[in-house]
Amino acid sequence: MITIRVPCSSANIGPGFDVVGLSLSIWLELQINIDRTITSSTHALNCRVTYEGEGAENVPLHAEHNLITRAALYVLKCHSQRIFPSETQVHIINMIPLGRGLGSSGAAVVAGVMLGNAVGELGLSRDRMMDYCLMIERHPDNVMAAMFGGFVGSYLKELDPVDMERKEIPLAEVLPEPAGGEDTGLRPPEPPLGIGHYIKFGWAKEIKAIAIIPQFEVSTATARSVLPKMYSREDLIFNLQRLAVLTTALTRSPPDADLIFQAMQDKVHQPYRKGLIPGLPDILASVTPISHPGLLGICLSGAGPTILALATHNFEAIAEEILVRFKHEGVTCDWKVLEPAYEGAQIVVS
Ligand SMILES: Nc1ncnc2c1ncn2[C@@H]1O[C@H](COP(=O)(O)OP(=O)(O)OP(=O)(O)O)[C@@H](O)[C@H]1O
Ligand SMILES: N[C@@H](CCO)C(=O)O
Repeated sequence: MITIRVPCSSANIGPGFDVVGLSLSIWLELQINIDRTITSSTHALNCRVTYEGEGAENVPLHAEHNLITRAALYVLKCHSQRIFPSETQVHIINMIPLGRGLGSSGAAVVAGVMLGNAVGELGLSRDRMMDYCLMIERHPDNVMAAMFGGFVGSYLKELDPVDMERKEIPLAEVLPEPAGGEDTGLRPPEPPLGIGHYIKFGWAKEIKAIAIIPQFEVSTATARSVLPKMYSREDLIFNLQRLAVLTTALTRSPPDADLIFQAMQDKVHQPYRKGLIPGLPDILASVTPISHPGLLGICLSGAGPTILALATHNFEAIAEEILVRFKHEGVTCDWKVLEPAYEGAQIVVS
């Protein structure tokens, strides 16, 4: 059996829009068996998918439609393998809530690319697998944190015009749906080499992440559609100044709450997303290190609606305050205290 485990992630951490991500301790797991005794599978593309956990009611189980198997098939097709080996059995155990700002799609893409690499016996390095991930999820923050683990900063390389053309291919050509589609025999566009680069920052071990997870979804596509195309110089400088301080402030023990709280302010995405998340400005402004000792900083997790509060202690009181404020808006939530998932995505063959 092959087991692949990929952590959830929180992107942005305030000012680092599309730049930083923190992998956290909620996991997507794939349990994979290849049953070679079944030489002609009755399942689409030779792949039988079963599923439990978050999203079980809605996530498609057909290999042509499921994001994980579509990502795997993209990798396989780029290596002239048009279907899974018969019969590939993939059991998905997903504990990451979907569409909540905890990187469920990033984890699914990383897991899918690792699945393709494993069943196709392709021997791709993690860096090369990341190129495939970035062809599918075009912002690096979640997939980099999910793959490499911990608190990660990343950028996309400026590619030469030929490679740029290869990267700017419509997503539908990279991941056609249904993935089996009409088989033209053509290979999908292969990723250029080294699309993204990353660095792992340190993390002060006493800092935990409280995730307050509303029981409604905001799709990343919707949350990106409300953002402006242009920003003022003042707003960009505001974020750059804070991000430069934040990446080191979060490594220092003991953490400086005043410094971190200010360094987690943002003018690039959170103000524009308030219409999608009831109570957001009130929550971000009124839960502070002064009102709640132990709190270091607070932000929207990824594209939302989850709120991420970084803290050293007093977790329950901090979460309770945010739960009450959401409740005033008619929103109910779950909450969890999470640890960084330093090791990132893992694969075990047993
Ligand atoms: N385990 C999974 N299996 C199949 N598809 C999944 C899985 N997890 C996520 N997805 C797909 O990804 C979509 C959610 O992606 P979306 O980018 O909108 O939110 P997110 O990744 O949870 O949040 P964010 O990107 O803000 O951190 C789901 O609706 C589903 O289509
Ligand atoms: N940086 C991305 C993360 C969500 O996937 C965003 O905020 O839109």
